[in-house]
Amino acid sequence: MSRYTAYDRYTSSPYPLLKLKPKPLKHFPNSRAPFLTIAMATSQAKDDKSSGSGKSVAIVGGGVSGLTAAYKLKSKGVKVILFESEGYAGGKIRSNSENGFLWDEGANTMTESEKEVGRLIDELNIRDKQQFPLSQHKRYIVRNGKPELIPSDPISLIKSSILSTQSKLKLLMEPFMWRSSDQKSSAKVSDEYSKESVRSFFQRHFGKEVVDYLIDPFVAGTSGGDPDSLYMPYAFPELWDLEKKYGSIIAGAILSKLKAKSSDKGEKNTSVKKRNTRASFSFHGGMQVLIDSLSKEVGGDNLKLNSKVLSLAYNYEAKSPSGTWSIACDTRNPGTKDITRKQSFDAVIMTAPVSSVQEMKFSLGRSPFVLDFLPKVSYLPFSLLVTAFKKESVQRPLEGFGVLVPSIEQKNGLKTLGTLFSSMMFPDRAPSDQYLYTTFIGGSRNRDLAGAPLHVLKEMVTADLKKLLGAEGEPTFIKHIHWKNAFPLYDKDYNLVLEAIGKMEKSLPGFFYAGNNKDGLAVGKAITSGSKVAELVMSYLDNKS
Ligand SMILES: Cc1cc2nc3c(=O)[nH]c(=O)nc-3n(C[C@H](O)[C@H](O)[C@H](O)COP(=O)(O)OP(=O)(O)OC[C@H]3O[C@@H](n4cnc5c(N)ncnc54)[C@H](O)[C@@H]3O)c2cc1C
Ligand SMILES: C=Cc1c2[nH]c(c1C)Cc1[nH]c(c(CCC(=O)O)c1C)Cc1[nH]c(c(C)c1CCC(=O)O)Cc1[nH]c(c(C)c1C=C)C2
Repeated sequence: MSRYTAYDRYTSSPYPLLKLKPKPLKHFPNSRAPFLTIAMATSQAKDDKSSGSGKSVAIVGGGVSGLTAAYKLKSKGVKVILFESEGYAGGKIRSNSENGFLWDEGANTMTESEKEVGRLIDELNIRDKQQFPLSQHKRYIVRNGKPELIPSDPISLIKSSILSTQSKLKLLMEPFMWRSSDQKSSAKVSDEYSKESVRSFFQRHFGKEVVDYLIDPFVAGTSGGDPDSLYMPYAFPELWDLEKKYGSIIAGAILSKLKAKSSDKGEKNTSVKKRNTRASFSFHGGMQVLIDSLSKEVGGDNLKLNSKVLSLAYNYEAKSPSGTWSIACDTRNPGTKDITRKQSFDAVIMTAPVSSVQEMKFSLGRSPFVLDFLPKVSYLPFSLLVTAFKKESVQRPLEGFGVLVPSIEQKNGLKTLGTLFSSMMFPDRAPSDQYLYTTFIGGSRNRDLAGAPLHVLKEMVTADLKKLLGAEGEPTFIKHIHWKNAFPLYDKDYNLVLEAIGKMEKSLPGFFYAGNNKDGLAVGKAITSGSKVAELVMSYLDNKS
């Protein structure tokens, strides 16, 4: 999760109190102004071959953000070459199948909270492949060792045993305790320029129990982070702003939702059918469908797999106003070594993680461009264990999306962060006599456990699934996926990383950065980032000629 993911977080939140209408971010100190203002390409993008003709752009990183940028630019007639260090495209999106099981090894679902996502799905013609999880709103949080359904409205919150009566009262009273104009109130709105941890902010408004049983599992399940490491202006920018505006975040959320509804009504002539943009979905065939479809559009010849970018040089003549980029990469394809060095590009879009960028060499004219100002980013490691059990071996199966384990429940011996009920969501992803689960281990809570050997992880997962669902015996099927650097942690000083990215973009002509190290973790955010950077590059190319 991040400051950026936050706006789709609220719209897609299973927590009734956190649902907000998306709005543009204002805490973007480094994004170029046009990033927020440039009009998006419409669905005619595919046919518009006019403006980019004759120009070429290199894209580094073949995750969903890089693929989206490549697809958008190609649609505009720009020549694109995408360099991907691995032997496959997709980055953190990858599906796999075996023995009648189909599972995702990275992102399992996505939402359509950003309009660019819906547009892309339509442009790629994969709307009919969307697969919505069954009972997706049934999500569970562990309390006293047992999964409890997360309440989805205020009435079920009152009835639920997820919180004590005192915490429920605190939630209900929050709008009255936190009036911004109420000078006498003991509640203090945070200082606009300070940073506050997620724990401290929610604890001020709702108390410790809400943080322990709602906020902590929520941030773990959407970012792998924890309420002490994440900071409000980045993790929940809308709530951070709401507090300034309204005092109460509950009242603020309700009021801004009402405002958004009335402005939606005012929007006439919307040809796009209203969709539930909060609903999570995948595709028949897994998230890979999105990647395969993008890759096909970008074209095999333009996609350079096994091509790790090592250095980038911006070359220019003193007399000429516009220079070009050349890129050197380590290609593992015999016979094609350094082929790309000879090729020059008008612009570069970087979507590789900051940690990879720090390994690359940059030069500007004849001088090296040293990246010593780029801070080290902290990445969260994860292991995912995909397991299956015979249905008769699972004593208390639960329908729905999955279960999250709050940190505080570790005292009850639970070691995993959460489990997705993969075949409950998508029954066609497992043989009909088995349940398929995807369990997450590691994150900021248990960095060391993420790297544990398979036999240790298997023991942990089977023990937790036994406690939570009554899954008995050995799994019939098991797959282990280890992500050493699954997510960047948007921690207290992440603004320094963003500022440094901004500095690179400002100092290096035609250099643009996009992807989840800048614009948020959710797949929809990465798509939006790729799509918007393509628009920025288009206007750069138009001005360059
Ligand atoms: C386990 C897991 C579960 C997730 N679950 C969800 C979910 O359910 N819903 C959701 O919305 N999001 C989820 N996410 C997040 C989401 O998948 C990612 O944030 C998003 O896919 C990132 O896309 P990206 O293009 O920005 O980056 P990446 O996918 O990381 O792509 C960057 C690419 O750059 C390449 N690269 C690196 N160095 C170089 C180099 N030197 N030269 C060339 N290429 C290079 C990498 O190989 C990689 O392919 C999950 C992520 C993980 C890891
Ligand atoms: C337990 C760990 C994790 C689980 N999924 C992820 C982790 C780290 C990764 C992840 N899942 C989502 C996102 C996108 C976040 C966003 O900003 O939209 C990421 C990076 C999707 C997601 N997962 C959960 C929620 C509430 C969301 C937001 C979208 C939606 O509402 O569908 C909750 C959740 N995550 C996991 C489980 C088991 C779980 C709930 C029961 C696993």
